[in-house]
Amino acid sequence: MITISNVHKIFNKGKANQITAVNGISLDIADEEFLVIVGSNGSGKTTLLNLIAGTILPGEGTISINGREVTTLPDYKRSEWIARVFQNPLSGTAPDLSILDNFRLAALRTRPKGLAIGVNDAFKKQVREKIATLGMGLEDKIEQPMGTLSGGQRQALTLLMSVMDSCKVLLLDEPTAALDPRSADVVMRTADSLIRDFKLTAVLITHNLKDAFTYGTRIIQMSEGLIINDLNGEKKALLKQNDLFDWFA
Ligand SMILES: Nc1ncnc2c1ncn2[C@@H]1O[C@H](COP(=O)(O)OP(=O)(O)OP(=O)(O)O)[C@@H](O)[C@H]1O
Repeated sequence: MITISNVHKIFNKGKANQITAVNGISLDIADEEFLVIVGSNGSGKTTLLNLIAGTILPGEGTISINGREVTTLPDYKRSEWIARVFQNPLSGTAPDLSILDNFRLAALRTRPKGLAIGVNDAFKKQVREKIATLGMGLEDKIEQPMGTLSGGQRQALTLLMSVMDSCKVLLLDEPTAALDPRSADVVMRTADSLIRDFKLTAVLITHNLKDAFTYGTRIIQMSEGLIINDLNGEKKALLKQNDLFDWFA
């Protein structure tokens, strides 16, 4: 469970260019909930995700994850629970390293310092099997540098790497924005099945209203740093794609 209580974030406080990006948001995100966030440019979506991740800290309010208050805990100390996939497929991986080495690095992410993970046959087999589940044929290319893959292939692998450790919360910040429609579709379907299989709590920011309609168990709309619509469960299921377009009218 993620509990956000009366959180504010003001940038450039006291200056002429002061901006209130998040204006007193309270939000409970239940375990295994898949929350979709929509909203126009500048409405505060990424700021809210950054606050959950700990990349930025709130000026007011509190944030708890699994009952532990993390309000002032920096992002690297939250990485035990939180994984994140960004818009740019280049940001989640090391391009010069092989797929296998990228998985090794990812596996080390949440291990105690000094604990090595050897690239032995068992690890290779485990990585191959995981990659095979993507159905992209990448399991035969694990010695290939990550940088030689397409954006869609890299995003799918980034997703897989992010859920292979103990992470329980997956934050997706427009993960398909840089992809062609076919690759975007593969990445979204991959994300959806990983979220279900690994029983993750997930937050997706998207400008794609078809994805917002198709995926997730709850949808919120943000405007000017506030939540102005919030539908979960049955109400989300009853939502029509045109209703979503109306939110932006
Ligand atoms: N580090 C920062 N310094 C100053 N202003 C910022 C900073 N980060 C965000 N902002 C401002 O806060 C507001 C909310 O930005 P945010 O990126 O959260 O919006 P968003 O809803 O994610 O937008 P988009 O859909 O365009 O990605 C914007 O006005 C933005 O310019």
